[in-house]
Amino acid sequence: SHGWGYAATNGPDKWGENFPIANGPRQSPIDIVPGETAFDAALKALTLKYDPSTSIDILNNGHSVQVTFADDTDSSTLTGGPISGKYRLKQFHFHWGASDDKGSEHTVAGTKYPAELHLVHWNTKYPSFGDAASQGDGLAVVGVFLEIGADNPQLQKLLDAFDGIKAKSTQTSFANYDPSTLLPGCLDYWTYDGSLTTPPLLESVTWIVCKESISVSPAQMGKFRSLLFSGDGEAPCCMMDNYRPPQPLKGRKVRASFK
Ligand SMILES: NS(=O)(=O)c1ccc(C(=O)NCc2cccc(F)c2F)cc1
Ligand SMILES: [Zn+2]
Repeated sequence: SHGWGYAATNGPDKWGENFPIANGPRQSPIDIVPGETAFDAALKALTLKYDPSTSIDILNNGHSVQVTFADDTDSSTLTGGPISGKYRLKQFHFHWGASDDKGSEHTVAGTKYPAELHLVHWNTKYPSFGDAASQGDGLAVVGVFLEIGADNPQLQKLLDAFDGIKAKSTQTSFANYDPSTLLPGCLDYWTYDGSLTTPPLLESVTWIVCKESISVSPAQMGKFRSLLFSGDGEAPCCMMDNYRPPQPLKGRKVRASFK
């Protein structure tokens, strides 16, 4: 049977058939309405400490492009923010659109951005990512919006590696990459309890969405769209519109770390 994807035959509207949690109480992404968020003075600043030597490889997994990190030590961690304890960076990846008017998963008062970066961390109170992914406080994902503007040199380092990973299930080594160079200058954020935005859609994610975006040029967006969903030897299918639309809030509160 065909696995999940983003086409009409296997996309977000079909995921509930194999993953009933798709209609659960804390699904992601969501539309963030700033006027309906609550400032919480108890929220701490984000502390992201990333060691570039933990970056391993860059992978086209058929759903997105992902940079994977060594997570056998506390070298690259997230602390502070809305979470307690220490979470280790496992990977980061992106979601983007077929055109610059869509592509992000979270939206802000209905506004879609052309792309969204997800930095995925797991709670070290659990023995592994896989274990953490099934716990309500197991994962923390930092989301950063990409907005059309100037060329982003830090992003370009990633894009330059795309030629070797055009097809599904291809990867190349990608060492000494510091993901903190992709973070916005201001780390004000919104936070809420949610889920993975792709199957298995597990409701184990504390979402931390940055208010400030980073820039991406139209040409750089074109580079993302040159990747393929399809594997070598298959009919080429450009990787784009790999985003899940916003899901019902179902009574959840979204808190802001800023006034
Ligand atoms: N877009 S996102 O940031 O919400 C997101 C982050 C990670 C994953 C993931 O790791 N999937 C594979 C997976 C899922 C569960 C357990 C696993 F071990 C595992 F590898 C999926 C979506
Ligand atoms: Zn994601």
